[in-house]
Amino acid sequence: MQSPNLFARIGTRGSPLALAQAKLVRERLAAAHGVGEEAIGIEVFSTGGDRSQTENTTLSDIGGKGVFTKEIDEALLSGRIDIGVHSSKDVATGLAPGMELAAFLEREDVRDAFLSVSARGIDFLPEGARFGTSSIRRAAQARRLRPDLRIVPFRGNVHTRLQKLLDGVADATLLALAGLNRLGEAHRATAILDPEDFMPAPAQGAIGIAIRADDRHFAEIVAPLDHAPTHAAIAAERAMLAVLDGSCRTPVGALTSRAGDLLTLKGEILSLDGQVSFRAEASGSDPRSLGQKVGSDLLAQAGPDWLSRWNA
Ligand SMILES: NCc1[nH]cc(CCC(=O)O)c1CC(=O)O
Repeated sequence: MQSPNLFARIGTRGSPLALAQAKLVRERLAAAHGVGEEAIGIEVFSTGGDRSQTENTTLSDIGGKGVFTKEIDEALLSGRIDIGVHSSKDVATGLAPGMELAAFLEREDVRDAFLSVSARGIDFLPEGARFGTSSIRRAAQARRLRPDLRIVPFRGNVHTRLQKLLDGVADATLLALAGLNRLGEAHRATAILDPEDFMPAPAQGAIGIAIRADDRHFAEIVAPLDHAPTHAAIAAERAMLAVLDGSCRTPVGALTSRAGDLLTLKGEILSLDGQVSFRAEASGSDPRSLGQKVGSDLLAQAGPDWLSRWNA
């Protein structure tokens, strides 16, 4: 049992990446408030996403709605923890009522890395090579360039996937460079993909800090950790995703850049086989309306029945 008079109680998943992220938040909180790290508890939760590792389910099959956060959200809302630490890209656009994403650490590298033991890039894979991914976005982006690739399911935490690659379960995979960096495994990347071609998942690379929406005390405690440019970019990308959220069977990519206060958001949706895709781009200073604009533009281009037509 954790002592009730801790400065703060953090909730996290138990994967090495999730723990590294929670420890980073603990370190930043301790430094910002001049308290010892031992005064900040870390409580580990197993989520549906951790338990459902059935190989032939994609993450969209098991339901994107908070599959990596639900148990942590519940602990937060019930007051068992004060702060939830998440990979922002795993947080559903529809937040649990009463929960707020209050702060984001400065974003890591947003790009995806290509990893293979046999090929130095996606173009060098042999005909019909096995491409390991359970992400519909990565599968669609890979098959756009290489329709011959065979997608094989690839679940598990980052180390599991690295080991599967060494074991020959697949010829290549894609992983977020942010996760590899945080785990000290970036040297495993064979190549780093151009984010204009392989647009990252919305909110990739940003650690998000959740609190109870009515908790003014913890809102003040986490405020010094917030990186405003990251916060704005994630708000724009999540607003775009919310517009597109009619289905989690939709591969979606996003890329934000910034010049002063002006954000530029590029967005993309793809058919599951990658053969049809639409892109939109806009600039603005209000992240939410920017995201909504790019999302609506994508929907308008794709047409009302695009989902049933291409992603059935
Ligand atoms: N549940 C998968 C997940 N969620 C966040 C990251 C990467 C880290 C990040 O985006 O901050 C990963 C692993 C991956 O995509 O390679």
